[in-house]
Amino acid sequence: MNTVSVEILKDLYYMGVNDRETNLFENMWPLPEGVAYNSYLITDEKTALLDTVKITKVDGFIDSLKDNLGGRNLDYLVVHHMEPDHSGCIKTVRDLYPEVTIVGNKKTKSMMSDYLDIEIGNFVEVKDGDTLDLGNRKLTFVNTPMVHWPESMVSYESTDKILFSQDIFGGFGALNGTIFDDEMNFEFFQDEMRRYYSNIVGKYSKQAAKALQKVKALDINIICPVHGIVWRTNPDRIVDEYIKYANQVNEEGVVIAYGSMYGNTEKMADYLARFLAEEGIKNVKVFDVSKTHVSYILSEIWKYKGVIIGSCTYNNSVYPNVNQLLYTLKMNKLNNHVLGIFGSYGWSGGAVKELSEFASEGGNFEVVPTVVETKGTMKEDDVEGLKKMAKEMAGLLKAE
Ligand SMILES: Cc1cc2nc3c(=O)[nH]c(=O)nc-3n(C[C@H](O)[C@H](O)[C@H](O)COP(=O)(O)O)c2cc1C
Repeated sequence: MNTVSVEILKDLYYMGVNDRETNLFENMWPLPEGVAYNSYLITDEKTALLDTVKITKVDGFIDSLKDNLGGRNLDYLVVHHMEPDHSGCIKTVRDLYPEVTIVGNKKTKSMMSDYLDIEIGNFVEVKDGDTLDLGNRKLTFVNTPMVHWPESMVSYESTDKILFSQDIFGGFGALNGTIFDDEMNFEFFQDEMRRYYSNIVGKYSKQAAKALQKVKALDINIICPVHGIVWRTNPDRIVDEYIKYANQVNEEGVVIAYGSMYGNTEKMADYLARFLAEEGIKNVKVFDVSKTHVSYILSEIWKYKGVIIGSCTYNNSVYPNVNQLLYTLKMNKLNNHVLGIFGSYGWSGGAVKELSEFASEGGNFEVVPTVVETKGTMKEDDVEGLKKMAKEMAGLLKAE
């Protein structure tokens, strides 16, 4: 069995699959805890399947779909999002139920031709605010463009007040028996949820904030996302958490991320961490960029207000793995943070110069005035400089 099927309410089924084989989501993001792809089925006067799953899980998924339909035909297939982890089985479903009417918006339709290369057949094109009547239940569609694809939309079922939210409110992590929010520890999922948001949706936070405003205005009893758990007891909790992420609302604490080959820069990071602790900063996390995947570092940066980046000089430049972090921060539009920089060099330097360029190119963050750049190993002056940096960082964090 690779499809877990659970009746959420009468005639509404959760049909999710756990993926523990894929090492890298989007072939980039490590999945040590796996990931779930969720699909939902409504068996009303009309039957409607809401999204599908990744093609690698098609067999169990189709078995479960047939079981839950109990011999009935499938009337509608609603496509909220065309990313292949949710649209992967559209072709198979269409082959099995050739009369099915696919429901999507204008962009969904053209993407379906582009990605699936199929004759689309019966298709209902919906606009923002349009409703699909299934009998007892009615779905109203709300466009959520660029959260995180152009065609992304959600639907709201008004009878039972259910939001089918596609990727919004999703998270990494397979569902280990727990499907609903009241069956699990929030903290257990929180880190993987924030890592999912910051890396997958982070760049589109402005659009996400807009979409969340629309969602917040709805009266919601249950949220059914396409990854992660179903929120039936405290949906506000995940809405508020996502609003925090979208606005980069963070807490007091500092992430120090450094790149070091022979330990000089690493030593500076450790001294800084100690000085920050002496300044009363209780949450200090230090990461070696060569060891920890950038997705985890970004996720921690999303959580804490302070970020300090250190790099040794490598071929006149910043260390390549630090460069990857800078690229990631630029792409995801680091916002509402306090930034510090430091580094080391052996002869003509280069790393701190590039870090300074990153800081001055700007973003909506404050920069700690003191910058420490050591030649080789740290000297007395450098230690004093790091102390000053820590004091300034703590002052800026506590001034909030
Ligand atoms: C492969 C390599 C390339 C380097 N390239 C430069 C360089 O282009 N410019 C420079 O000033 N120092 C360069 N250095 C010197 C290092 O930046 C310097 O030794 C620094 O203190 C190393 O920090 P770490 O101990 O944290 O790795 C290089 C060192 C190595 C090993």
